[in-house]
Amino acid sequence: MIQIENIIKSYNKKEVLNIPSLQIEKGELIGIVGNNGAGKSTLFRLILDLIAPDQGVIKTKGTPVNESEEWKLYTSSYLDNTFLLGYLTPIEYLNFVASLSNLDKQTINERIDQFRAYLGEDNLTNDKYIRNLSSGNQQKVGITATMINQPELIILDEPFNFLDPSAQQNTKKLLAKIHSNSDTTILVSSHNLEHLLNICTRVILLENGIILKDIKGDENIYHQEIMSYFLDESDSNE
Ligand SMILES: Nc1ncnc2c1ncn2[C@@H]1O[C@H](COP(=O)(O)OP(=O)(O)OP(=O)(O)O)[C@@H](O)[C@H]1O
Repeated sequence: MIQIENIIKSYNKKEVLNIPSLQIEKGELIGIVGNNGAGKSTLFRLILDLIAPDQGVIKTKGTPVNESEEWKLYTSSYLDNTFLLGYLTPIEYLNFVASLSNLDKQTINERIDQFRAYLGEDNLTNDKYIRNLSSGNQQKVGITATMINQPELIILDEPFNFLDPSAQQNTKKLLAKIHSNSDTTILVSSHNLEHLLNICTRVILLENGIILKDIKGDENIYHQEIMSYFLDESDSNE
């Protein structure tokens, strides 16, 4: 689904990402972890052609993302609340996003209904604009918007941020459900290791722009390899 070849990205002459090679297969649910400044968001921004690499190429389905608009038809992402339109209500925004896929009105309503419980009825009343919602509720709208068109590729940066504990659990269940019911490829970055290690089929550990670990396995293996890395890191800082 995604091929990354010889990517280097620098800011102010400092290299913040250096990935010689990374292949992401269709249907993988990948957790990207790493300390602050590791390069997680930079990687997502490069995949989404929001920024350009200094060198290298990122392809989705074999086509460089900077040479075609095709990937936009099957990719959805939510990196932060700048992806939202604050002057719309959540319903208006979700209708707008769904309309980009030319879905008919009935299908759009059915799709939105599937997320009613997740969003919470309070967020679906007509008088609430997205700009007036709490950060957590904005986050839920953004996450829902990535799923409403049932894309082939979903990219989420820190989806558990701002969410209360119930919403975090619900988000985790939503991701696991989409993964088990479809071939959707999902990339999720998070500092919440427990949530990620619980649901991912593969975990990539980035540090200082470099992939230190790339593990396919189960929760036990992730716990040994990933948790122990961060525990060792924090010990070395004491
Ligand atoms: N627009 C920019 N200008 C200059 N430096 C940048 C810019 N964007 C990112 N960086 C730098 O690139 C590095 C990687 O940042 P990035 O946001 O990708 O990390 P991250 O892993 O997402 O971090 P966090 O967990 O804190 O969100 C950091 O050193 C950051 O300061």
